[in-house]
Amino acid sequence: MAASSIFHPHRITLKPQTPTLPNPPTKPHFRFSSTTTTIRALSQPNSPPPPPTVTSKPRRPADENIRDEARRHNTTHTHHFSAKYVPFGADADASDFTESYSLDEIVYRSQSGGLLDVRHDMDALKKYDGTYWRDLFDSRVGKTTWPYGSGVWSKKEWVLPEIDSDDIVSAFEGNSNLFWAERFGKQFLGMNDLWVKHCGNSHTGSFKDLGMTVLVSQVNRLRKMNRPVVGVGCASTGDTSAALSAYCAAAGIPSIVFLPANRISIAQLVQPIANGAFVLSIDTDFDGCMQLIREVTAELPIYLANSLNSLRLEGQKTAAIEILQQFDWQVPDWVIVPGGNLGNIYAFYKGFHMCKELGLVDKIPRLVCAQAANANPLYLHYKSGWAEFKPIKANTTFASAIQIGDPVSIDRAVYALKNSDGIVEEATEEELMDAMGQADSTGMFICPHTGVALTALIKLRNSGVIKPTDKTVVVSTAHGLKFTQSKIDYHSEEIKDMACRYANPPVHVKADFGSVMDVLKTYLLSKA
Ligand SMILES: Cc1ncc(COP(=O)(O)O)c(C=O)c1O
Ligand SMILES: N[C@@H](CCOP(=O)(O)O)C(=O)O
Repeated sequence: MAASSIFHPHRITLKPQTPTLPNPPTKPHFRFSSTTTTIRALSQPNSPPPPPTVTSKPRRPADENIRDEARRHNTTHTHHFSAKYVPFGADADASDFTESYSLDEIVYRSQSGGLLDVRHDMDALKKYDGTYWRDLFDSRVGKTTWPYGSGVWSKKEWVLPEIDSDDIVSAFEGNSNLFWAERFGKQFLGMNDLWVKHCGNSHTGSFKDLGMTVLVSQVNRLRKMNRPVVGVGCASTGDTSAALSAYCAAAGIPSIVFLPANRISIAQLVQPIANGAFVLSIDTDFDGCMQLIREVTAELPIYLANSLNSLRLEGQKTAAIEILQQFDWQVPDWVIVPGGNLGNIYAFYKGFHMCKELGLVDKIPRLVCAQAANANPLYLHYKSGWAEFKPIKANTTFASAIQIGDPVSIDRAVYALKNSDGIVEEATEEELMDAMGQADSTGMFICPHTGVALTALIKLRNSGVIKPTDKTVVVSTAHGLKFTQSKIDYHSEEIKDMACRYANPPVHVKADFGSVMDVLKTYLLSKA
């Protein structure tokens, strides 16, 4: 198929309405280096860690860039943190796993065909107490020191501890804003402590950047080690492919993306095209693309970039750590995450759980996974009391990035929900679009997936499960600008069987002073 023909004709109509009114340590001994923020051992054992010293950094030589600067300082690294792949669900207390793999191996599945998990050497990390880690992470926020200026790599010791900073491919992703949804909370839910974590305010416009920086960095390392990786590939509903192609392009690594034809937004489609990926538009849905990429990556030297690959989740889990950090290490009562392939809900669990295990906080939030009713295999599984899981054929949904019927991380999601006293909710098309309309009317510009998460919040609030004063975080997973067609359809009031209660179409007015004044006066009277 010619590249141009895969741009299916998108209907962009926003008809003006007739002029009516618009509606309403005995821990280790260490010290932070003010210039490098690396950890140095001090000679005195058993002394508590001092706080980081905050001094201004000397300007680096003019012919040195930030990566060179990091390389120069790298010699001071003395820590011994490590991580490896183990079968997902392997006993965390077992010090010697019978099956484990180096992260430098190319492996996505355990011997039994199950999922893998990245297991950190927790004993090594536990040699430093919670205060140490909190101070270390806090000392790195918002800086340009390579690679710690990234919200992911500011937690490098917990992510990929052994990678050389030189191999990291980063766009300084993460550090996304935690928005106090004051008006939405007050007006629609009577809540005063409602927050939206805008993970879509990111390099490629979705939370996928958090995982992709980790995966592509590891690929960069593998290629330098002459491992057989010619390119990196994924199946995608649009966001994974955008992130993969951007990070690969930044590193000069070929990327290959399998997209379900005519099922992703035009803004998402153009991202890998612009970033030079090899784009296959395939006549199937996401689950069909996922099946194909799994078969292809088993045959060809293409590294798999979907979240089946547990490396991705190491980056994504930093969003959870970041939320705690943004709350000055206070733990929210609830965190609500939209779910599709279901890697992210586990990533959040893992981030929160690590913070608890390493003493940064003393509990974890309750997690809610929100699905579109048109693509709800996890919801059905939950409602059946976690009886046997049955994949489904996912139907079309405005939340197109989560139109997934056979999620690869189902076991991870179930684990996360069971261990966080979690809940699964669902949203109909009308509910998710209305929630998006409501949120946008209070100054946000969210994607339909965030509308799914907000619907879950509305339902749990209305049923009294979530209390008005509960500190609640809704995870916004992509930028609304990637999904403008859904908003155009909604505000045009042209969606079949949908009332579009919060539609706000433009008013068409004749180009004369009197007509404009008439319309404005009526409008102002309605607001007075
Ligand atoms: C915008 C958006 N939100 C939510 C999700 C769901 O994340 P996960 O697949 O990790 O459940 C995805 C991808 O699946 C996505 O692209
Ligand atoms: N929404 C995803 C679907 C694939 O999820 P992944 O996390 O397994 O890559 C996308 O944007 O492609």
